[in-house]
This record gives sequence, C-alpha cells and structure tokens, in this order.
Amino acid sequence: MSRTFARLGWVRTLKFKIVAMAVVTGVLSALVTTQLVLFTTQANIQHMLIQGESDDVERTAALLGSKIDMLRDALKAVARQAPAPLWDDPVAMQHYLASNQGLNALFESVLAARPDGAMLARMAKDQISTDLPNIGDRAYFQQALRTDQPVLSDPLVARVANTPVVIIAISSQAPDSQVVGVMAGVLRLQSSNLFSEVTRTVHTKGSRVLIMDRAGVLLAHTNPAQLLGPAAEEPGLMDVFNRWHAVGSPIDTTGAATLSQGHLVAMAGIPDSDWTLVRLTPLAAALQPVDAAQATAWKAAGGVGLLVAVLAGAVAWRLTRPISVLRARATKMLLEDGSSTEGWPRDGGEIGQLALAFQQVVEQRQQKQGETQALLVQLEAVLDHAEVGIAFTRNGHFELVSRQFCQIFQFNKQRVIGKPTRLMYPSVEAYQALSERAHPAFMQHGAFDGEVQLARVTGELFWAHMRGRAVMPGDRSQGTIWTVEDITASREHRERLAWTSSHDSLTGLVNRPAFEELLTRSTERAGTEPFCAMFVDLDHFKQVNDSGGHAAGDALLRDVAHILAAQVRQADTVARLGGDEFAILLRGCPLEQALEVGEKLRSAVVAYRLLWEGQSFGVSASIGLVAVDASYASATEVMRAADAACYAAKEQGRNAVVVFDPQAPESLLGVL
Ligand SMILES: Nc1nc2c(ncn2[C@@H]2O[C@H](COP(=O)(O)OP(=O)(O)OP(=O)(O)O)[C@@H](O)[C@H]2O)c(=O)[nH]1
Repeated sequence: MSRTFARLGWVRTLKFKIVAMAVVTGVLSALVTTQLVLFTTQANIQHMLIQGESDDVERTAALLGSKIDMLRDALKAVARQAPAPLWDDPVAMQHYLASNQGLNALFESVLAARPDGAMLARMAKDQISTDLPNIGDRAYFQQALRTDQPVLSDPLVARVANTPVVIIAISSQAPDSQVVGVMAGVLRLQSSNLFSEVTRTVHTKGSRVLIMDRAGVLLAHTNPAQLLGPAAEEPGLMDVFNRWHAVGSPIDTTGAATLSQGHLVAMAGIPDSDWTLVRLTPLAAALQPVDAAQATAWKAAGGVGLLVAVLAGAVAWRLTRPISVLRARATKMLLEDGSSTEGWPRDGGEIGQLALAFQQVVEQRQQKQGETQALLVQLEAVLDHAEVGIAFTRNGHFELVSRQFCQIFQFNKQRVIGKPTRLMYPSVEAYQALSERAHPAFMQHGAFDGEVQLARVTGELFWAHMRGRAVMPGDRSQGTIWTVEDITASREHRERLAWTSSHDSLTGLVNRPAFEELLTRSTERAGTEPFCAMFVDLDHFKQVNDSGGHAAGDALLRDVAHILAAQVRQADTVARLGGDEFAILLRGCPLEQALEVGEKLRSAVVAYRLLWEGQSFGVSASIGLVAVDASYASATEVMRAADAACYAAKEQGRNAVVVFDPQAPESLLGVL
C-alpha cells in the first residue's frame, strides 16, 4: 500500500498540479465558451428558423394566389371574347371551347351554360363531352350570374367525375349587360396543377403541406387521401387551428409560424381566395439543422479543447521544469556533505532565487556545523574535567555524557549516546518513581535535587546525589542537564552515625534517648492510640559480674536483649536504658494482653541460663507495667509510673510483674 503511494508520489508534486490545472483549464475554457456561444445563438437560430418558415409559406401562398389570378384572368378573357350568338348555338360553342387550347390545358374541364343552367357544351381534356347536366342549382353558378367577376367555388364533388374539385365561374354578358351565360373551368383537386407542386415539394423530411378553406376542409394535402377531410384532425395542427377558427378563420396573407404540439406550424392566407396554406414540420426535423450545428460545434469544441489542453500542458510542463530540477537538487543537498554550486536551476524568476537561497542555506549550514563542532569539543573538554558526572538528556535519551558520568555507571561513552535514560535505574518502577518525584520539582523550581538509588551497567546498586535543571526553564523539551555524584560511601557513614546515636552498642537495642523520644511521641498520641509501657530490671545481675566477670555480664545482657526482643511483635520496641535496665513499648496493646506479654518475658528470662567458662548463671526480671492513655501528660510521667511499678515488683520479692495503679500509686496492685 505504502509502496503504491510512494510510486504515485509524483501526483502530489507542484509540477503535476500546475500541468493538470493548465490542461483542465484549457478543456474547460473550450467547453464553457462553446456552451455560452451555443446558448446565446440557439434562440437566434430558432427565431430565424421560425421567421424563415413563415416567409417561405407566405411566398408560396402569394405564388398560389397569383396562379389563381392567372386562371381567373384566362377564363375571364375567353368568356368575354365569346360572341353573344354562341350562347344560342351549342355546336358553335363546342367549337369555340375546343379552339381555346390554352384554357383546356389549364383546367380539367371547361363548360358553358345558359342562365337557366342548361349546359351548352363541355370540353374535358380536349374531348367534347356529351354528358351535359344542368348546373342551375350550383351555388357557384348562381353566384356567377349575380356578378361580372370570376367566382371561386367551395370544394365540391364533381357530378360527372365524382372527384373533389373547385370551380372558377364567370358570367358572359351581351352588350346590353344582359347575362347570356356562364363559363366555368373545373380544377380537380387531386391532380390539379394548381396545388400539386406545392404539396409535393417537401422541404424538410416529415413535413406536410396542406391547403384548407375557412371551414377547415382540406383542399390540398401532401397525402391526397386526406382531401376534403377536416384540417382540425391533422396531427400537430389542432391547437393552432382551434385558435385560428376561434377568431373567425381570417385569411391573413402575411405568413406566421409558431411552435405547437411538437410541430413548427406555418400559415399564410392565399390572396384573393378563402384558402389558407399550412406547412407542418415535426419539431425534431425542424430543429435538425440546429442540432446538427450544435453537434458540429461540440465536436469542434472537443477538438479545440484537446488542442488547447495539449498546448497548455506542454507549456506548463516546460515552464515548471525548473521546479523539478530544484526539487531534485534540494533532495541531493540533504545527502551531501560539501557545498556544490552545480545542478541548481538557472532561472531569472522565483525558482532561481529559491535555488540561490538554498545554496546560501547550505553554506550557512556548513559554517554553523563547523562552529558547533568546535563548541562541542570545548564543551566535552569542560565536561570531562568535571568532578561530578554530567549528562545532557532530551526526550528521555542521552545526548551528551561526561567521562566521569560514564565512569560512575560504567557506560561506554560512544554507545550510550542516543540510548534511553532508563538505563540509569535498577527497574522500570524505579525510573517511573523518579519521574513522578522530579516532575513536580521541575514544575515548581525548574530543577530537581535529591538522593536516588541508581544502578551501574553491571546491575550493582548505588546511591547518587542527582541534580537536574532544564536548559530552558519551563520547557524540558529543550533538554535537561543532569549532574550525578556517587554518595554511597558518605550515605552509609551517615546512616552508621545515625544508628549509633540511637542504639545501644552492646545489645543493638534502641538506647535511652531514642526510647524517650519515641515514648514522648507515643504519649502525645495516647488519647487516640493508647499503649502499654514496661520497665524491666534484672534481679541480682551484679552477682554475674562479680562471679563471671564483666564479660560474662555483657554476654548475659546481650542474650537477655535477644530474649526480650523475641517475645514481642515487630511493631513493638525493646530498648536498653542502661546497666541491667530495659524498657518495652507495646503499641496498641490492651492491659490484659500486656500482662500476658510481661509474664512471658519474666518466664523466658528466668528460664534462661548463661554458660560461661564452666559456670552457669541465671537471672530473673522485675517488671513494672503501665497502661498509658490521655491521662499521662509526658514521657517522664510514664517512666516514673513504670519505674514505680518495677520498684514495687522488687519490693515484693523480685521475679514479678506489677501493674501501676494510677488511683493508688502507693499500694500498687496487680502483682503476678
Ligand atoms: N557487665 C556489665 N555490668 C554493668 C554494666 N552496666 C552496669 N553494670 C553493673 O550492673 C550492676 C547493676 O547494679 P544493681 O542493679 O544495683 O545490681 P543487682 O544485683 O541487679 O541488684 P538488684 O537490682 O537490686 O537485684 C552494677 O554492678 C553495675 O556495675 C555493663 O554495661 N556491663
């Protein structure tokens, strides 16, 4: 895992980040620019599309209008030129119609009828027709009779051909303005060249063209099967149609286009007619050019973005090369000893300044190292001449030690540097105990001064006087200076002196001053911790001295001391007050129990025999016992009471234990 991170370390480099940023910025700027351009142009393109569509439909409608005009004019010319007698002569009329080739080419059929509706003649595609029905009931015929202008019929189904048609009709008048007949041209919607060009020409895939009248009847449609059907049902037209129909189906020759029901719907009224041209284009097809333009734009943006990214990346790579050189050279700088001016990047900008700064740092570091080295040599010389052991420690490790320090601990100077200071202590517990002692001292006084038991490398324990002082007061992280002095000998001497001053040299028991001190302290606490005290005086000891000599007396005193000490608890104290007098302090012992102890002592002493140079010596003990409580004001009082009880024991014949009665000190009771 860590190796993977190490391998991907270059990802975190400044160079990579700058190059990546340049690449991303290049791509993003290309994409954002494209998006902005498309966003602002899309609405314009759409508006232009709608405008173009409405203009186109308007132009087409105008064309259709002029075409209808042309048909009207043609029919009007033929009708007006027909001489009046023709209207009474069917054969002549037939000839007249047949002779007008142009008219026959324009219309599906051309007919002439008298004012009563009787058809005189009919030409259908250059053929004279014999089928001549009466058209007197036709609305367009009636309308034509009433005006001298051409009339355009509503769509209707031709009686003869049974197909949807529209008819242009015009009346013919005699010089006296009498209507002599009506001439009509039939235009078959299905095959008429009137609309076919318009409806068949599909500009956009999926678009439909239709022509409808005011009632919404389809006169022309891209699909001829829809003819005469309702325009309202045309997919995509319903909403627009309903709105148009609701305002009275105006024939507005100005083109208009709108987006509705997923279609681009363009409408324009055909001039001089009741008809409207409609073109429906599915939105997807209508906007296809916009989409195509967008796709092209995105592709171009992608290409430009890629190019910009590559260029930006390459430039950033080139520009950040000094950073890589600086990094590599700075890394090498940490490993080498001497200073070298080679390999640093030559750059006029910040990198060059950084490189120069690094070189200066290297030079300064070398200079400082030299100075530090010299200082260290001086320091070591000073340390090595000091009488006490000196060590400089930091974070629990040795950083500097003096010769004397190593001698005390028997450390190897070279090896101990960097090792934990715990090596000075006999155990982990001792190390922790010293830490707990030293910490508050450092906090309070900024220094530690105390006697500590330490251990040499060999494991040998010794007592040391340790002094520690933080290099920076209040901040031990900067290191601590320790001095260590081996005080084992002086401490033992001191302890020996202390023991001698408080113990009897013959028996090793506590001596009188020490016992009196103990008795004083115990009497002061007797109110809460009552105890018993005994005064023991050997009987006829003088005889031992006299018979066996002073040495025998000494031997007996030593043995008796051991016997007394063996009969009491560890917490109790047996003291020799002097001569053959002993005292015992029984801590926390009730009187009854103390009496038992006294009896045990008496029995043990009387049972003991000293064999000395062929002789046997024995003694007994007179014991005075006193139960000490708050009523005793001082140790002297206690001693006096015990002494009095002992005296009473002597008086009563020796080898006895007498309890001091504070109520009747004269007539002591409790003799055993
Ligand atoms: N061997 C020896 N004798 C000592 C020492 N100190 C005192 N004595 C002697 O101990 C004796 C104590 O005297 P006493 O207590 O009067 O003699 P005792 O024979 O025990 O008399 P009672 O107490 O009345 O029974 C004296 O003879 C002292 O010289 C000592 O350190 N060593």
